[in-house]
Amino acid sequence: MEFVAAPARLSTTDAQFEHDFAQRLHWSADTDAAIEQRVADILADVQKRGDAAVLDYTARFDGLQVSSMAALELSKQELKAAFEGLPTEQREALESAARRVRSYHEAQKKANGESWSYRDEDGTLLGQKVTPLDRVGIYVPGGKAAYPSSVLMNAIPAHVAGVEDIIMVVPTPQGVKNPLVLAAAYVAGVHRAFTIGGAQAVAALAYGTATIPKVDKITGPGNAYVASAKKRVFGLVGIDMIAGPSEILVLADGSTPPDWVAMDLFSQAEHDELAQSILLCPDAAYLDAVQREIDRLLPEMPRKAIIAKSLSDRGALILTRDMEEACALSNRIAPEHLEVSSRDPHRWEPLLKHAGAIFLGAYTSESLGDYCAGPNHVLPTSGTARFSSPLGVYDFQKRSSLIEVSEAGAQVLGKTAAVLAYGEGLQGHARAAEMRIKR
Ligand SMILES: NC(=O)c1ccc[n+]([C@@H]2O[C@H](COP(=O)([O-])OP(=O)(O)OC[C@H]3O[C@@H](n4cnc5c(N)ncnc54)[C@H](O)[C@@H]3O)[C@@H](O)[C@H]2O)c1
Ligand SMILES: N[C@H](CO)Cc1c[nH]c[nH+]1
Ligand SMILES: [Zn+2]
Repeated sequence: MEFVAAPARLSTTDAQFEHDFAQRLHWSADTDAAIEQRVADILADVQKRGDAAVLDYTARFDGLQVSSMAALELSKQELKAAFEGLPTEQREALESAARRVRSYHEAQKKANGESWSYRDEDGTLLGQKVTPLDRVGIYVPGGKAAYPSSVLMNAIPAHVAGVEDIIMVVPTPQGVKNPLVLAAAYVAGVHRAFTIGGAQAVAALAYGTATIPKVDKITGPGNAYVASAKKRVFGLVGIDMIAGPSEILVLADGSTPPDWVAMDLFSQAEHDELAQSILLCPDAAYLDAVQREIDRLLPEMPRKAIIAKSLSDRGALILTRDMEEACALSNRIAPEHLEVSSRDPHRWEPLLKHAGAIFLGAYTSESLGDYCAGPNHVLPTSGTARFSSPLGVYDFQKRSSLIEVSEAGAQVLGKTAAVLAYGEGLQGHARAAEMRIKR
């Protein structure tokens, strides 16, 4: 079967541009009513029936039929055996990626993940105490591809933060376990792991079942069902962000070989039919050249069906007036991944405000960030990079304010507080402050 990848060709000078651009961007899990209804039903059912519901949905959606939840737990020995059974090259790559991801997150913790305090001149102490979460659930996607890298990206920052109980869930369609995923769980020090996925796995972690421990927060990427379920359980548990179908935006000045850029667009399109790949460039001939490379390279891609659908339904090659306009458009899109494929990336970087991760220069393919550069690959999608950040150590920590008022401090603060408390009509507050003031 022949596949055609035909991303929309748009130009910012067309009268129709705003309309066509909005149509391309429009998609969000919560606007898809069918998915929403199904997810709501699954969550309610798991809340009511617990393990029995999880077993039913695992049979239905993942084709994995087992008689008890115990059969869905991966033992520590199984994880270790998977690691030991890997070919040397894979074992070393996994360990090398884990090392880089760990170093990056340790630096992140040092920079903004430690407790701090200071004292006023009167001895009053003020500060912030940072503590790790007790128990987290990490979602590792597994429907259309296996993601050992996502195991590292979730579990390592959780470890660096000091979380004591890391529960991993990962669907294994038809019961096929990916050895690299199991090995990554071993390398990253996951505490318990279950082969369940989708909305039912999110529900089990959020509500708890007889077998699956209830967690404090659920992190990790997933498809539209997972993203919708996480949004719905937020409040009962914490969530990191909405990390849905993958996205890449390439901002090109035309200096990068067009086949490199075509493959970068494929790299995210191959995740999911709902993934989005966009190229912005002020040079129409370059856009033509990239389209020619897309046509040339597509037939050799094993996942050409997914790539063709993703690029045709959601992809776009957009001609801009200049690079400045391309940067402004990129900020409106707020993509998960933004490649600045330019001879002079540092000229454009200051103009870029909204993106999950920014990749500078032609040699920084987004795929290096997916696996081993060091920064986290769990990133906000669907424009949520306007207000969300990459998954990080901070997602596995919380902060408590620390206040210790000295006797001298209480004399001054007591007066201020009492005046404001009387103003609010709250006598108890005012008098509690005044009682500590010496007469
Ligand atoms: N943003 C990020 O950081 C990031 C990282 C890695 C992957 N991703 C994205 O994660 C997603 C992974 O998706 P996936 O599908 O491969 O794996 P997944 O684990 O997210 O989803 C598989 C599960 O979806 C559920 N499901 C599938 N069809 C269903 C249906 N019709 N009804 C109810 N439930 C259904 C099943 O329970 C199945 O176990 C992709 O979109 C990929 O782009 C994002
Ligand atoms: N690009 C994905 C995040 O959107 C992460 C990933 C894992 N493996 C390959 N890619
Ligand atoms: Zn990827």
